[in-house]
Amino acid sequence: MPTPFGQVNVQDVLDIVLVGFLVYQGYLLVAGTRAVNVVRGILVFAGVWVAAQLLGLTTLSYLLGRAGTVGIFALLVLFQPELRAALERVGRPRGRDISASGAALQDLARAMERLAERKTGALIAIERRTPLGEYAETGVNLDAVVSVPFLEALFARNAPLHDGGVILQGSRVIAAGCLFPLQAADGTYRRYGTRHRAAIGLSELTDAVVLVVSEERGSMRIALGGQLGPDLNGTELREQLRTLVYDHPFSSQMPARDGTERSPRRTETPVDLGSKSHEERL
Ligand SMILES: Nc1ncnc2c1ncn2[C@@H]1O[C@H](COP(=O)(O)OP(=O)(O)OP(=O)(O)O)[C@@H](O)[C@H]1O
Repeated sequence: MPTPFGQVNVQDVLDIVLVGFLVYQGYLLVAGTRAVNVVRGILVFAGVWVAAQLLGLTTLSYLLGRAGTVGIFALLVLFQPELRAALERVGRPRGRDISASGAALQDLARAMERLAERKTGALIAIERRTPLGEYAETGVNLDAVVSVPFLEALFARNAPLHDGGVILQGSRVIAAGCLFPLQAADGTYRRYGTRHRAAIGLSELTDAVVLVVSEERGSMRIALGGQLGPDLNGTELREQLRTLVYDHPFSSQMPARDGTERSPRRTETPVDLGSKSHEERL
């Protein structure tokens, strides 16, 4: 077919569609992880480099070109965990179910309430797009259906696996006693203990929804996208779980009162909750 760019044939169209698809898949792989900011940085860097070349700024484009080569190796080292997770996701068997059933979410919320009532500390990460395999490996592998008694038993004070975090995949508990990455104790979250900082840390590096029950206060909170949400009551917890795990499994933002998503903000301003629009789903 003749166009202003010359002849365009079926291969050209297929080529463009495939490149578009790969770029989109690449975006999905990094979305919700800290790598997304790095990708933005790389795009700015590449933009300046192209501009320097077009404007004939020889020294600047030479320096940026050299820095880019070194930078690629630095990125491979720095983002080794993310690259591993991305490749794991590409190679993951298609049929795997990461969506939690309404019953599992209901049990999870009830278990959280019971743990909070008894002031039993708990840390639970729900896997979404980013595989949590590397964190599961730091604990004990399990394969059990999510249930109230099982989660209560895992976190009971003298239970062998009560220390560390539990990882959920869909409606199953896949690991317990796991070590999550700690958020640096600076700025906003300085005053929090390690359980809460482990929740924030994991949510910063992955798109997991991380639930925390405080042993000290008996409160329930959710960490998502590197932010710690406010104390939640049972209804609010169910609403958040429903929105984040059931309705919008890829969202990286805390839901707002009307069920829409907030723009990401690194604060711990309480998130308004209370939408009942999906109540019947659980
Ligand atoms: N990196 C980590 N990964 C997973 N779990 C962790 C990690 N660090 C600490 N924990 C869990 O947190 C517990 C210690 O919680 P700590 O009292 O320091 O935190 P906190 O945020 O003040 O929580 P709480 O309000 O429940 O006291 C440990 O016993 C362990 O179970």
